[in-house]
Amino acid sequence: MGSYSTSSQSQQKLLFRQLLEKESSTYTYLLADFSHPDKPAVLIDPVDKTVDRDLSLVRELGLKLIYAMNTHVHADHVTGTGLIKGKVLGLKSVISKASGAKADLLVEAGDKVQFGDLFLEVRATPGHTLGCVTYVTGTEPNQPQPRMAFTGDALLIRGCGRTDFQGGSSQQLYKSVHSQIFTLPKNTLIYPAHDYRGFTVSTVEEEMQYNPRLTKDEETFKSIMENLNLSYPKMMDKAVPANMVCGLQDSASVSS
Ligand SMILES: N[C@@H](CCC(=O)N[C@@H](CSS)C(=O)NCC(=O)O)C(=O)O
Ligand SMILES: [Fe+2]
Repeated sequence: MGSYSTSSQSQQKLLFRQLLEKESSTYTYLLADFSHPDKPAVLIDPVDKTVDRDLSLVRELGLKLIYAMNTHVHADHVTGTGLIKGKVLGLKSVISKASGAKADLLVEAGDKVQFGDLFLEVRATPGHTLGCVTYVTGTEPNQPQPRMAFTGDALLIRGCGRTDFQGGSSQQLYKSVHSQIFTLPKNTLIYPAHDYRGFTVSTVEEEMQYNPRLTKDEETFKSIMENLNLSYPKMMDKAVPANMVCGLQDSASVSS
């Protein structure tokens, strides 16, 4: 799994781990400000099945988990956000306002989710779903390390999210990726919510050059998306309603 730390001054601050949930090929990301006395941390796209693994890593590393965030209302797995809320006192769930889902913090384009001295900037990237957002690490003056974009299912490595349900639109997705992701610095690292072939990370430059869907003109892109012929995710009927309430549809105790 991808993780890094380098010796450069600002890089030392960010602790980063990429975690895999094998059944749904979902990536969960852990980020923390390791230089801050509290070591505040966030989890992006946690899965219910791997909550215990993720929280034991958080404990081992001495982090204070403050946010559990989703890039969108997932259709293929149940989010771990609600379970984590029940286990970590004071933690807040985060999702976009446009998703229509419940959470403690409903974010919009331009918002910043702060953890210690670091933050994630929210970019609206609808098209796979209406409420998809991409979270991008903030910049520091003269920072040597690349930015990181957590693209959810908007942009996958050499692919992109399907657009045939949950308010999906290939026209909107094409615009989102070109205006909100491909305009980031070329060395920005792309970390998607899924990979089905074992890839872990890409860059804006690589995807602008080699993405077999998004390098095409808009009409060709639309036609590719109309002809994917993918079957519906196996867990869709359970996952979508549950994820509208932080994965806790069947629980009476917690509502967001
Ligand atoms: N077979 C899997 C679902 C696979 C799938 O549909 N993946 C989604 C992302 S999860 S909403 C997707 O957008 N895929 C795009 C692609 O090109 O593969 C299952 O049954 O769960
Ligand atoms: Fe999705």
